[in-house]
Amino acid sequence: MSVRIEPSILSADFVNMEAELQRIATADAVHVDVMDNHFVPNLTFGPEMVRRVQAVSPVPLDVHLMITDADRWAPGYAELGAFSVTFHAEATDDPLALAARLRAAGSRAGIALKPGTPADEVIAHLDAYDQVLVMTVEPGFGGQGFMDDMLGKIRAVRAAIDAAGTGTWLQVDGGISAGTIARAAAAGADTFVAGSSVYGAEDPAAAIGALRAAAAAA
Ligand SMILES: O=C(CO)[C@@H](O)[C@H](O)COP(=O)(O)O
Ligand SMILES: [Fe+2]
Repeated sequence: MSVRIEPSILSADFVNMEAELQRIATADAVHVDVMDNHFVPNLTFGPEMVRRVQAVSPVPLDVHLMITDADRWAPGYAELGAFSVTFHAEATDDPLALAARLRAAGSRAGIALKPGTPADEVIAHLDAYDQVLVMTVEPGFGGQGFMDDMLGKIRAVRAAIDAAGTGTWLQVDGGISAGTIARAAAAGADTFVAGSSVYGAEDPAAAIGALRAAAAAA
């Protein structure tokens, strides 16, 4: 199974973003956390910042929208050139229609599940999604501990993807480090977001390499 490592710029220095992006040039994508202070109790940035990140990033953009009004805003991130746009299942009444709009706008379509949200609805419609994001922390902040009780959900989504044969990527986000990534990989995740463990390292490229090796060995 191929492994993708996607550092989160939530843990980067926001006023030196262009240089911070260069530090993770060996990653598969950069994970861009958009927070609106409504869906989560934290605030980051919106489309204009993401447009600038898109313009200077050496790697593709994986946008994670933690916003209430996903139907209104998500397609705009696809239109500005993001490789992948993930909205939360809890933030739209019509996830299938929104995923279709993202694909039509040229990006991969992702759906995210908060820890308390079951995977059943997503599992029933896997062909609609290019990526399923199983949150392994409560969304809102970097630097939290990995929730081992999400491993069962990861396993269930992995089994469903394999059974459906859709090739949907299974992403995990929250608390991913050299100490936890093997457990997530063994449960079936193939796409790993890591914020504090990459940007908190002295050498982010080495941290990316260590994460990649640990996931591949799991
Ligand atoms: O979406 C989120 C938090 O809500 C993440 O993408 C965090 O940025 C992950 O940070 P670490 O847990 O890896 O420090
Ligand atoms: Fe995220």
